[in-house]
Amino acid sequence: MTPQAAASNGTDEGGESAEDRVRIFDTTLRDGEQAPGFSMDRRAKLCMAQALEALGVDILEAGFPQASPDDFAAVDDIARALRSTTVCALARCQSGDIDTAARALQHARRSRIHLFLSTSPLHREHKLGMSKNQVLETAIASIEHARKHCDDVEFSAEDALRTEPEFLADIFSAAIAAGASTLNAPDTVGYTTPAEMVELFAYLRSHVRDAHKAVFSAHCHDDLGMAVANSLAAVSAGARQVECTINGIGERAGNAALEEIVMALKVRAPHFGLHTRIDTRKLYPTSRLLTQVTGQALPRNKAVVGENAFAHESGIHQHGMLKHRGTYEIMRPQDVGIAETTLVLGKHSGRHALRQRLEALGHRFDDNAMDSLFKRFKILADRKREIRDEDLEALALGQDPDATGPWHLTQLNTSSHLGSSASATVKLSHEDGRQIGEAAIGDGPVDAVLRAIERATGTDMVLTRFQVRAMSEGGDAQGHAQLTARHAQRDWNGTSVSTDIIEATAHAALAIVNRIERQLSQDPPLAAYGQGVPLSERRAKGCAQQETSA
Ligand SMILES: CC(=O)SCCNC(=O)CCNC(=O)[C@H](O)C(C)(C)COP(=O)(O)OP(=O)(O)OC[C@H]1O[C@@H](n2cnc3c(N)ncnc32)[C@H](O)[C@@H]1OP(=O)(O)O
Ligand SMILES: CC(C)C(=O)C(=O)O
Repeated sequence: MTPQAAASNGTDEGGESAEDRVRIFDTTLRDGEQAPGFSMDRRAKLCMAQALEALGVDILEAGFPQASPDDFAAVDDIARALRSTTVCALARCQSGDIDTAARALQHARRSRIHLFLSTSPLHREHKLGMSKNQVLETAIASIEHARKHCDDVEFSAEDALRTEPEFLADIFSAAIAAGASTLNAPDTVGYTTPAEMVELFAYLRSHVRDAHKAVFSAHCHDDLGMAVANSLAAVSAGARQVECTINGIGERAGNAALEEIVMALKVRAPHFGLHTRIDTRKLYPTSRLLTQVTGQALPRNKAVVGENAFAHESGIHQHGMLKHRGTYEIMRPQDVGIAETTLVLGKHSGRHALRQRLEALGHRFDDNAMDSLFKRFKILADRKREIRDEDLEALALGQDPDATGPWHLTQLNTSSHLGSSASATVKLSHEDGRQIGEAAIGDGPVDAVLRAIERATGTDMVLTRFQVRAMSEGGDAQGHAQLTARHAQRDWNGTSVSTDIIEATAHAALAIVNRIERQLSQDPPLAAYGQGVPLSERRAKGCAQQETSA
């Protein structure tokens, strides 16, 4: 059954009401590919075409065969490969284009020739140099010619939204009489508003002769960011085909995004009362495939399929999501083929989300420990754009109570110069109120920091093991420093984590000093070993020490 017949008897091929079904005409491989940076080779096009068929598009515009031998071959490949989707080829209103399109489509199980001709005064006068009458006659002759090759012919009035509505109605009436079964009104330059779209489609449906014999279609560009809104406006005024592309790729600012139209119709089904045949769970994989074959990444905030479409970072939203996902999500990620919502931990996150993720990783903290961990989490999150699970593991690890106090690092500066020794300055505060600053030089910044800490705390240590490893990926990964030092004939361990490995090392060294000092306060016999270098002696050694009282 041709779409024309289907449209006229009110049913479609699946037995559903044709009145309620919006046909999805995908033009990713034609209008989408026309955009700079989105060229695809034959293999990529075939792969995309198969994915689009699996997605459930009704009509797939495979290319413009007259454009180049490769475009012809790509349409031919796709025509041979697809099983149920109508394969469409674009052609100008010229017999050469039409014959080439027909040849490229000859092996298709279902095919459509898509003819276009500009109808607006601007295009008629300046681009084509044709009168209204010449445009009308050229369109009729071309549709009749195309019908000799193919039952299914679509006619597009290029720049329809800047065309006189009366002329548009005349040319569409003539197109139906000549055998076109789909009439497309493209907003070629993305100039229209939704209200104008509604007005035009309502006008066409009541002024085009035998309008019921054709399916009306919208093809919207996104120059003013209204392509999807305009497409939806068109369907609300009776259009039953929308032309769109995956990820909204296309000329200039792009075409209407298929995934956005389809999900708007699904999520707002009670509002529109319409449906499509798209398997929405394949939207995300298809979108990803397109980014892979074109090498063009999506913005994170792209609607429906962007990385942030189902990701929440802010604490208030995460808290709401943990209570009820409907608070901040209007569709389920699984419905578009995304595995799960992600609660991304970052500087805007709160305790609820942090606790939930830590628990999922097997770490439980009481409220006090959680408060302290949360403070460290915020400090880390200010430095890192995103906190990954590895970072959380590292944070949880750094939560070792042995590592806290009585000494705290309040300031750390290091400098190193190629070919000469490095220097470090530390400022430490002690829980007894002392604030001590020290500087030292060493063989590299790590050595200089350790010496400065030794001097400031008066604790001599012999480093026996020093290991730093990255806890996560990327330039802002956290470094996990593990130190073992010999003091008073015992080995003492300290670990710490920071995005700055020198800082991680300083904290790990201080954790050792703290353990030693706490141990000494409980274990008098060891105290004899723990006096370190007396202050006077340290001054005599020429250390740059500043001591201030609290
Ligand atoms: C709105 C759209 O997206 S329309 C589709 C746009 N896509 C493309 O243009 C991509 C593929 N195009 C091409 O590869 C080339 O433009 C070709 C092979 C089709 C034509 O190349 P050329 O013959 O060198 O013509 P060129 O592109 O320079 O100019 C377009 C010609 O088509 C004519 N033309 C434009 N639209 C139509 C139409 N719908 N029907 C008939 N003729 C048309 C123009 O008047 C011009 O004719 P002229 O050569 O007699 O002056
Ligand atoms: C060929 C037509 C449908 C087109 O791409 C446009 O007008 O934007």
